[in-house]
Amino acid sequence: MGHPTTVALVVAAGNGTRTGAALPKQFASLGGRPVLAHSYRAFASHPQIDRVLVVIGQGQQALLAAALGDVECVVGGDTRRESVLRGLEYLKNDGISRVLVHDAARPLLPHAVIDRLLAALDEDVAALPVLGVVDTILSTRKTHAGDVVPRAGLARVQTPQAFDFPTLFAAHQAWPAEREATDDAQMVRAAGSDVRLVEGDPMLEKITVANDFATAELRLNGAMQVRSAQGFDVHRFETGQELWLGGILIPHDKGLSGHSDADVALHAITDALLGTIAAGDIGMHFPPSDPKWRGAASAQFLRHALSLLNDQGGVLDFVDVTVMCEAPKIGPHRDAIRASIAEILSLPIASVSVKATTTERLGFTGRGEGMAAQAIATVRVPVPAPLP
Ligand SMILES: Nc1ccn([C@@H]2O[C@H](COP(=O)(O)OP(=O)(O)OP(=O)(O)O)[C@@H](O)[C@H]2O)c(=O)n1
Ligand SMILES: C[C@](O)(CO)[C@H](O)COP(=O)(O)O
Repeated sequence: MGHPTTVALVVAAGNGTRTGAALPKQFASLGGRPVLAHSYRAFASHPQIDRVLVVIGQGQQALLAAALGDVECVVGGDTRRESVLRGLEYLKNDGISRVLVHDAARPLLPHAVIDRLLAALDEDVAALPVLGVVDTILSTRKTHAGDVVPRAGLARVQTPQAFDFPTLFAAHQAWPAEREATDDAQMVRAAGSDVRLVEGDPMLEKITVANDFATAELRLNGAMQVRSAQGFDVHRFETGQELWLGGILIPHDKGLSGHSDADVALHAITDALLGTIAAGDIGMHFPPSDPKWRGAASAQFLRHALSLLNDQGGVLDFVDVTVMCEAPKIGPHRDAIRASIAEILSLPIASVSVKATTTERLGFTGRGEGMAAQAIATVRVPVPAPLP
């Protein structure tokens, strides 16, 4: 028998009314990526999760595509419970053994929580992560305090909640349509099954109101490491060649020669980006010996390096490049080059710096034989633990 098929069901069909923003919170930015991209990636990068299904709201397809590209999705309902049910119905004939239901609005999901839930499913048909209650808990009488509620024996419930698939599906089907349930575990308990508790994580707090974004940013930054890496490149001038620099064509009496379009600035930035994740250099990813890259536009090298960084959960914050040549003058083209690099890297233009210098007629650049560029990229990457 093969291993049990485990699916993550990420519910992202809400409107985020309590944030007060027009854009539903799951598509708003957290640390440079949509909230949903964080939640999705936590599952997609976990070795025991076979499939991730996202439940979105009616008309949210374009927002989903912008956040995650082409991923498996289904349209949800008016309440969280209905959205989960739509997801389960979509999956019901696929032979799924285990399902983890997760709020997209809990973006910072450590793999260790998924590990604990899956281990608990070996013992019980349902498991959920909880945090203890540390504050005094009161009942209230409108404007005044009521009795203190004993907090021993209380817990705060988080997601993901993990279930044997048939057990959860049966519980949803048995639940009266006119009654609401704020989570799935209570439905499974109502249907007669035990739900095992596992330790939750403060990183997993839900984004509910506008202020929660600032707290989540702080948590995320605490789990991210700032790194800088540099890149350097040189190309020879040759008459009859076009001069590509920073992704734009510069009028000049000669251009740079190389296997690709020889864009020395983009090559230096590509190497800087690869350096931030210790992923080798541009020659390793795009060997000059491969005819496929002859005359290639270097923007694709840079985009590839950025996608490798993003695949690791990294975020690019800033790029600084210095071009060295006697001619042409770079100043008149500086803003166009900055705009071009910003567009390739999906950065604001303020996050791209382009500088130029002569080398006082010294060396190969001083003699006009070639051009050099050096770049520094500053990124944030997840600390190896606890976030994936
Ligand atoms: N009809 C709904 C309502 C909620 N959710 C999802 O359930 C999770 C938890 O719900 P909540 O925090 O209440 O999100 P919203 O319903 O979007 O928020 P609000 O109540 O403020 O509108 C979120 O990831 C949300 O997108 C859903 O998939 N379908
Ligand atoms: C599912 C949940 O996140 C567990 O704490 C919570 O019940 C969702 O409640 P909401 O009212 O939909 O935010």
